[in-house]
Amino acid sequence: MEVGAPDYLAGERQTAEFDVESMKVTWAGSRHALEVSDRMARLVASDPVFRKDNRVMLSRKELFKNTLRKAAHAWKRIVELRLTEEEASRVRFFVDEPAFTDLHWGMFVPAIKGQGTEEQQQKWLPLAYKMQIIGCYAQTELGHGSNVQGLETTATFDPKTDEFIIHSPTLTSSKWWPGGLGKVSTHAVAYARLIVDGQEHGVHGFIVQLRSLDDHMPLPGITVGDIGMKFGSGAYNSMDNGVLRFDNVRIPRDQMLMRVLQVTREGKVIQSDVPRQLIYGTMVFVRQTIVADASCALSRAVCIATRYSAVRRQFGSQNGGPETQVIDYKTQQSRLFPLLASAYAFRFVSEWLKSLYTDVTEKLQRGEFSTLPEAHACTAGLKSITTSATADAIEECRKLCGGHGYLANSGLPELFAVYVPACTYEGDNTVLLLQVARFLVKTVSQLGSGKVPVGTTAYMGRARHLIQCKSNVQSAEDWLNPQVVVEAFEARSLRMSVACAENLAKFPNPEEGFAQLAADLVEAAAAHCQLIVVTKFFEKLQQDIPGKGVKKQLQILSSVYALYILHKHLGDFLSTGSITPKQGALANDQLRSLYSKIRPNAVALVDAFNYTDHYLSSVLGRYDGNVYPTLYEEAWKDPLNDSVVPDGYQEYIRPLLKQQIRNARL
Ligand SMILES: CCCCCCCC/C=C\CCCC(=O)SCCNC(=O)CCNC(=O)[C@H](O)C(C)(C)COP(=O)(O)OP(=O)(O)OC[C@H]1O[C@@H](n2cnc3c(N)ncnc32)[C@H](O)[C@@H]1OP(=O)(O)O
Ligand SMILES: Cc1cc2nc3c(=O)[nH]c(=O)nc-3n(C[C@H](O)[C@H](O)[C@H](O)COP(=O)(O)OP(=O)(O)OC[C@H]3O[C@@H](n4cnc5c(N)ncnc54)[C@H](O)[C@@H]3O)c2cc1C
Repeated sequence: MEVGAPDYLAGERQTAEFDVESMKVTWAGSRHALEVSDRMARLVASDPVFRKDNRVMLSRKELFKNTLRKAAHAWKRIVELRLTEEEASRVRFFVDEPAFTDLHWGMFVPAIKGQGTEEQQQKWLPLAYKMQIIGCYAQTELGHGSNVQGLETTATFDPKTDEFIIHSPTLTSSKWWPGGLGKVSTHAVAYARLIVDGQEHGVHGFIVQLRSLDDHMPLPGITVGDIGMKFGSGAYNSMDNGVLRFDNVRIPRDQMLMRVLQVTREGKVIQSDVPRQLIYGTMVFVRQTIVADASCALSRAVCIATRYSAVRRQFGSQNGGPETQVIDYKTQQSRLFPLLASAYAFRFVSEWLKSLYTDVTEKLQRGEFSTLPEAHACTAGLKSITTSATADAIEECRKLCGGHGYLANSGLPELFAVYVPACTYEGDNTVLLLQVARFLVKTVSQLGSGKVPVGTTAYMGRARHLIQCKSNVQSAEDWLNPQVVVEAFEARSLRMSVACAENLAKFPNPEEGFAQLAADLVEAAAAHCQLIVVTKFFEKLQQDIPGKGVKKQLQILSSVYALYILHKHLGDFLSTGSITPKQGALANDQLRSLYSKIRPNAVALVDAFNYTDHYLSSVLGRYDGNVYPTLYEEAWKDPLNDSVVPDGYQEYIRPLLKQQIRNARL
């Protein structure tokens, strides 16, 4: 905010009962992370190349060229200022425009790191790090995305030339969707069925050069282009999601990523001790980052809706006084505050997931693979529930802002359009929950076999207690006790998984049973994942959290998150007998009283996200709350207002009006 400028939200900020600067540190993860983030946000906001207020007005070609310009400028600044990788990734984040760089850094580089041998990493990573090559992740095809084993592209070893021949045998085998592929990438990690000596060895990754490094023309045998406009204006259309066909393209043998499986010069196929599933490792990595992204997108929408709800007034004027701020309506609070609590919940669960991922990666390096299934289930499940909740929440925030939320300059329509594919990419959310369900059913089936469940399924080890325990909540106050809440969530989750396992046992063919019970299995998986989020929020509160009143606010938010989920899924809790209807009603009473506690802190709680006005790009979410004059000013900037009488008046409006006059005379 400019020095001396009026702050229309100052009153809201004065009622805060906690130290906002300390909350900013907790949200960012550390003082260092906050400092880096703050510095990079300001660097981007102050650079005119990164302006984005005109994005929705640009044609696809203009938008795309502008994205290329921003990406090139960002890279120039990163090099000039010698930014660290941490700083560079914050710059890309605050530039806030989907671009080929997301896939280059987010998937191409990790795929080589995770699936390449030491030599392959040494050869390719330095080129990628300097952006002397630009890469994408080409897995999905026109005919298959979820079913990775169903991919049709082939990679056939030719022992005569020591090469693989990469080929697209059918229309449906065309690569379809990879970001950065359409117009930019020089290379791809392309996934194809490995065929050696007529034998199939499953799907593997291959580094394939697509375009000339001299003139960017596709290499012989490569057909490549963009797949066309996507949902919304601006939004994800800055990305060149692409189509790619291979016509017997030859690549050297050492361009197959060979950490999991090697093909020798003689055409021998050697399986290393690394599990096959590591071929899916890049997806595990990205799913984990997508959970952190969910907390960013959600907090951004909530920040806009909260500030605007404090500015906006409707009804309730007494004796000519001001009308009621819409944030004071209990209905507004019951729709908005759970989303605020969810933003914090997703932030902390993503922190935990990152540490789990780091831990599993270290173990994999040491040849320990036992924690891989849990890492897969956690990343898949949390990716699924956090992105679904965030997509719904952005739309809810738009509605919370009434009519003005539908204006592009509220920032919410474009945020929704950019965000919503997160429910599909990196694994369709339902398909991913079915993966979690498989893991849970397996865990339940092993209970009593002596194998003790660990990690996020450790609670299943107390199945005997959880299957019959009764919640001893007697008052609304009791719902503030984390142990009581966690036990209710554990009982609900375990009972849902056990019920699925029992029903599955009734089918002679387990796969048929799994298919028939899929809808119930997805609900059991979601219940397990919600338990993880609730537990990790409470565990966060066990840590030392400095700053006046910060922990208290987080305690309130953790209870709001848990009781909101309980209220939303009350049917599950009641039908499993985990709580009684009376206890459900008490939870709701507690939730209402928690909303009143959040109210004086709401604006400060969104200030703690530390978002610049540039990043938010929302007239409604401005830090200073100066909404109406800005909306009015912005309207006049619309190209339609360039002239008072619109283009087309002479051709289409005037003749119409004249005709109406003639008709009236008749
Ligand atoms: C820091 C920067 C970040 C940048 C972020 C950039 C974001 C950019 C935006 C968008 C990018 C989007 C990119 C993409 O979308 S890439 C394409 C993603 N595609 C998918 O996600 C496909 C989803 N499908 C699958 O994952 C799988 O096919 C499957 C659904 C898991 C099924 O696979 P399959 O049929 O082989 O497997 P089974 O079900 O039979 O399972 C076999 C056993 O393997 C285990 N398994 C499965 N997946 C994994 C995994 N990933 N890791 C570990 N283990 C796995 C499974 O549990 C089975 O185990 P079991 O013990 O039961 O045998
Ligand atoms: C914006 C965007 C960016 C992308 N970027 C990339 C990229 O960079 N690289 C890349 O390789 N791919 C990319 N993708 C592709 C993406 O990963 C796939 O679209 C995604 O994995 C879903 O697969 P699908 O499209 O085949 O969906 P489908 O599997 O066809 O899903 C269609 C419907 O069928 C249901 N369904 C499917 N299988 C089952 C089942 N077994 N049981 C029950 N229901 C089922 C799903 O729930 C869904 O409702 C991108 C996609 C988008 C939208």
